[in-house]
Formats: sequence, C-alpha cells, structure tokens
Amino acid sequence: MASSQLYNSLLSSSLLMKSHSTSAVHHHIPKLVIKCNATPSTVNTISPPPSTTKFSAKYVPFNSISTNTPTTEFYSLNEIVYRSHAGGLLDIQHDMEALKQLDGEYWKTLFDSRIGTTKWPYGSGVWSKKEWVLPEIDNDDIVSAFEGNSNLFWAERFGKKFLQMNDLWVKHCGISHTGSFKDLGMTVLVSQVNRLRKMNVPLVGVGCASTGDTSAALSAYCAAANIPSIVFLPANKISMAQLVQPIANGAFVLSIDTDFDGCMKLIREVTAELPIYLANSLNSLRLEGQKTAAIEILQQFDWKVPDWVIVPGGNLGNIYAFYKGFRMCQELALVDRIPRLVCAQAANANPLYLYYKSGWKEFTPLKASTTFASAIQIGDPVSIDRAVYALKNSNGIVGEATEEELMDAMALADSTGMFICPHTGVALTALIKLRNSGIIGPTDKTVVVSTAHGLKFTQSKIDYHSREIKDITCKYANPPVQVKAEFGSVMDVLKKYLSNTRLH
Ligand SMILES: Cc1ncc(COP(=O)(O)O)c(C=O)c1O
Ligand SMILES: N[C@@H](CCOP(=O)(O)O)C(=O)O
Repeated sequence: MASSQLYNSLLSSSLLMKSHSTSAVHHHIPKLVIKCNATPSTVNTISPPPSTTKFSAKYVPFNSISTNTPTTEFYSLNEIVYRSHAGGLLDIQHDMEALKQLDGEYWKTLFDSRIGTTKWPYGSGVWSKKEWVLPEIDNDDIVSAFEGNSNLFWAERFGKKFLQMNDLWVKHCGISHTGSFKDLGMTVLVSQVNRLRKMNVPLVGVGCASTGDTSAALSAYCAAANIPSIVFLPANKISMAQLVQPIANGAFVLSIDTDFDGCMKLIREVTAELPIYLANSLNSLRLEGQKTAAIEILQQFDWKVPDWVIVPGGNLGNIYAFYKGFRMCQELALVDRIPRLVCAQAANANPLYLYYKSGWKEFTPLKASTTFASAIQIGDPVSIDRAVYALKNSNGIVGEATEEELMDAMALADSTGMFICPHTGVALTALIKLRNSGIIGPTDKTVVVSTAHGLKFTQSKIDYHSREIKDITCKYANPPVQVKAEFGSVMDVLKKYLSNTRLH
C-alpha cells in the first residue's frame, strides 16, 4: 500500500473512532465531529501541562479589571450570573500565576502541536487553548464542531491593486460551522450549559436575542447537545439564510416586531424570570471562546504580531475578545506587544463611533437605522465599556462606513476572489480610509476580520449587482447580460466584451 493510502486509511479509521484520548464513556455525549485537515505526524510532541499545575477561572466585576482594583467579589463559573453586584459587566479572570508557571515558549509549542489534529477536543481552534479558556471543564462535557482554525488569507490582489499594500490579510472567521465567528464563543457557552445540566442545575434551555448569527450558532450547538434553544429575532431584519438556520436546527423561534435592542431588552427580562440561560455576549463565557481568534492570528503568523487588526463592531463583545486574546499572549510572554485595534461601525448604527468622536466624553445609545450590515444594526451595545477599554489600551481607532462605502468595499473585495459579508465591507472601508489618510502604511502588517460568510448575505449582493439600491450608484456592479439563444448574438456581445477587456 502506498504511504499516502496507508495514511488516508489510518486517518479515516481514527476519525471513525473520533480519536478520543481516553476510554471513558463517550457515547451518551453529543459531539459534532468534523473531518479537519489533519497532516501526517509532523507536529511537535510536547507533554500536556503537569497535573500538579491547577488552572482555574472565575467571574469578577469587569470594572475591577478595567480600573485594576483588587476585588473580593467573584463568582464560580458554575453560578448563573451575568451582572456584578453593582449591576456592571462581568469578566472571566484566569489564575494568571498558575498559567505563568509555564513559559511563553511552552504555550506556543503546546498550541502549535494541537493544530489540525483529531484529538478530542484539542483539534478545535478554541479547545486547543483549553487551559486559557475553560480550564476546569471535563472534556466529556464539551460540545464542539471543531470550530476555529479558520483561514488567514493573504489578500494580495486587493491589497496591491486598491491600497498599495503588500501585507494585508483577511481572517475568515465566517468560514465556519454556522458561517460566523459566533461558533467560537458558542462552543464554550453551550459546553458550560451542558456541564451545568449534568450537575442537575435546573436550566430548561438557552436563549438569545439576535441579528442572525448568534441565533444560528446557539441553535446548532444546542441541537448537537440536545438542549432546547429559544431565539428572539427582530421581525424582517435578518437575512433569509440566517433565519432558516435556527428553524432547521429546531430552535423555538420568536419573530418579534422590534429591533435587536428591543429583543435584547426582552431576553434579559425573560432570563431574569425563567430558568433560561442567556447566550448573548453580555455573558462573558462567550468572549473566552472568541478571544482564541486573536491567539490563532498570532499563531498563523508564527507568533509575529500584526500592526493592525480591524474588527466590525455591533454589540461590541468581539472587539474586547480580540483585545483580551492579544493581551493574554503578551502577559504570558508569547509575544512582546499587541496590535493596534480598529473597530468599524456602519454609519447607520454608530454609537461607538460618535462616542469616540466626542473624545470619549459622552456615550448616547441611539436608534439604529437600517443597514446592509444588518448583523451590526445595534444602537445600544451591551459591551460598550469593554470596547472602550480595549480601544484605549491598544491605541485604537474607531471608523465608520456609509451604506455606499460598505457595499462598494464588499464588491471590490469580491472582485478579487473573496465573497465577503457586508460587515466585512464595513471593516474594509475603515481600512481604506486609514490607508488613504496615511495612518496605515503600505508595509504595515494588517488583518481585517471577516465575521460572517458572504453566502448568508446574497440578497444584498443581488441588489447591488442589479443596481437596485436607492441613492447608491453601485459603481462596481457586474450584472449578467441578457442575450438571445443564437450564435450571432452571443458572438456580438462576446466581441464587445473582449474588445473592452485588457489582457494581463
Ligand atoms: C457578522 C457579524 N459581524 C460583526 C458583528 C459584531 O460583533 P459584536 O457584536 O461582538 O461587536 C456581529 C454581531 O454583532 C455579526 O453577526
Ligand atoms: N450580531 C449578533 C448580535 C448579538 O451579539 P452577541 O454577540 O451579543 O450575541 C447576532 O448575530 O445576533
């Protein structure tokens, strides 16, 4: 048997066996296992952290972290708590002293050794960093689709053609199980719920308000673990592709005649009354998973730190998650600095941008208007304090994009072979503006975070390419040409097309 055949047969038999590391009883545990790009055993071998080192994490008030004030208020991750005693946000604090017992080189080698393996659960991009995420959860309680490990794409043509940049990258977090970065956080949250339910904590289900992506991720992970999910969606404000996801995955879907902020208010009231666990990013468990995308970027650059990372922002959990991931890598000596962060908002839903422009003087929630970047149509973001902290501590910038700018940026990116969502168009617009003003230089290593798959937002692309958008020129539209089914007509249009096309 040729070595490649032998390898393939070994690989498929190990996939069938799910490659679980222990022989404990696994069959009752719902797990999604996805075939990943495992490579033959070229990975470094490294021992797992010594069993004498005990890693742990707990909830603390976010302001004790942001003001660096010691606190006596903390909660176990097994408690159901979303707010501090004073009503503020929470954060998850890891025992950094325990993590520091192992040096930066150790962590890098450990994380690198787990990439692309099928070993449960470490082949997941999130759970490959388990010690930094939910160190105390039993592997058997984890609900994972082997999320993460997403493509960090060198946007060579886009960078060179439109921005004279040679080191531009797009982190495709949307090329994932449910088509958005939410999978990274949801695997952590649903795993913890799975654990709580096994501990007989009386939780009847998990609920969220959503602009489409959180609900898709929640319903998929809950369905895999046989946990009821309940989703509150703003009626007629999310794409058809997003709406069908929770429906297909068996969630209880409420379509409510309000916007996202209205749904968020309702789910918070409902989860305060009923034993339904809250799955929005107000719940800091989510951000522990999302922060691994930052660690993954460093890993993909062989631990070289990019100069800029640009993230589209709505409810504003993700920008903080990126900050936290980078900051942990710095604190634990994997890298010696962090990138400058840029948060990009749609001009129709820009409360953070206005706050930034006021010199951080005044935050005013607003009523967000309709935007093609519908997943960030949010006027009262729950993580506003987290976002401000992340931006202030990374010498960050906030940008915004009009509807025309974001749709043009999306069309330009697509014309170079990508197929991005409008939110990534918002982030690219921020990049274009910062590059044109010279703030981002031609050789700056820059990462744009693509947050959802373009296939979830095809209607916006159809509208653009049909030039059917009021007040927008759609200057990069590429509509199909209607032609009669006869040779002469086809030749005529082809000749016209070819005479206008430069060969290069
Ligand atoms: C596709 C997409 N991009 C960006 C965001 C913004 O993320 P965050 O709410 O964490 O700011 C969201 C959700 O809000 C989203 O669904
Ligand atoms: N875009 C989000 C909005 C809710 O954000 P969350 O991160 O707080 O859950 C969505 O897809 O619902």
